[in-house]
Amino acid sequence: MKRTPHLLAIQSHVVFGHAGNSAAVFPMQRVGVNVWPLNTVQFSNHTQYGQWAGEVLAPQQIPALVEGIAVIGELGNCDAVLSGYLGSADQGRAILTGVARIKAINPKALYLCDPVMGHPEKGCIVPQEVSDFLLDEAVAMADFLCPNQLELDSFAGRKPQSLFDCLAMAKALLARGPKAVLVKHLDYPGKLPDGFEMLLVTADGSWHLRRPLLAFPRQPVGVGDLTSGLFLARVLLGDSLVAAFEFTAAAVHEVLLETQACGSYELELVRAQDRIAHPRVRFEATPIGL
Ligand SMILES: Nc1ncnc2c1ncn2[C@@H]1O[C@H](COP(=O)(O)OP(=O)(O)O)[C@@H](O)[C@H]1O
Ligand SMILES: Cc1ncc(COP(=O)(O)O)c(C=O)c1O
Ligand SMILES: [Mg+2]
Repeated sequence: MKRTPHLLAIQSHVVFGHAGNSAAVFPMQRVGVNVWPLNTVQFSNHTQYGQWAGEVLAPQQIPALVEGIAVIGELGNCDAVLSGYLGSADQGRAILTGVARIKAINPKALYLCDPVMGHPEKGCIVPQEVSDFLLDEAVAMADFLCPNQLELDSFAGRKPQSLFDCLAMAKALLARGPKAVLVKHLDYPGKLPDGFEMLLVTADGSWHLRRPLLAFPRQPVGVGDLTSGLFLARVLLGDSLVAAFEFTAAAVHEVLLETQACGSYELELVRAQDRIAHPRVRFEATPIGL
């Protein structure tokens, strides 16, 4: 029997609704991965409500919890680490130390960094020191980096002029450490208005994927966290990077269709669970070159 992969997921927890681990843990479990959730913050709800209760957890919790898992002899069973929404730069540094420790025991372990940065216009609130940490330190250790367009712009220090420019910006990131860059959401001059586009860039090639853009009265949050979580889960389950990319796009689209049909602001993950595991839609990633 094939072993079930284990994934340490370090990102936010919200009591109500879905963002961070609260968006990614259940879908990753539903597709067949054992998830070890480690929370960076515990908030009542995601920050795009404009107000929330709760707090950033102490950065010392990260090494303490990793040590606890090492003491019971399980750390070497960790196949991958995912990091997302961080409450402080010190948490980020603690994660990198944890990744190094896990890789020392299990050199095959992967690290996926979703570089969640602030987006004040949208109401995504992240401390500036976290963005600086992601730009300068995290990228060098990540095997996979999953920025959205705004985050890709921050890495490149500029906005793109075209789709091929986005590709060039993502490719440039490969030189800074990651083996693959998944741009979860593209925005560039000339983009067709009815599509939602993503890119996957690796040393072996690059792929572009388009799925329909759905209309929402208020854009749901947690879509990026769901995307990076499902992508890593499917890679751990044995998919090629391209197959994981295509699966992720389909499963996320299914969640958004369910969410739209319910007229819900929060992602309808529980209702969509069978569609996550077995998406009915399929989107093909097409090779793209410079
Ligand atoms: N198919 C779709 N139709 C409409 N909106 C979408 C679709 N897929 C994702 N979105 C929205 O696109 C936005 C992506 O957010 P962004 O901050 O760019 O990236 P991320 O959530 O990946 O970090 C979110 O507001 C999400 O709700
Ligand atoms: C607590 C929290 N976690 C995670 C996120 C990231 O969400 P997304 O997947 O939409 O990038 C947000 C965005 O506002 C948030 O408030
Ligand atoms: Mg995001």
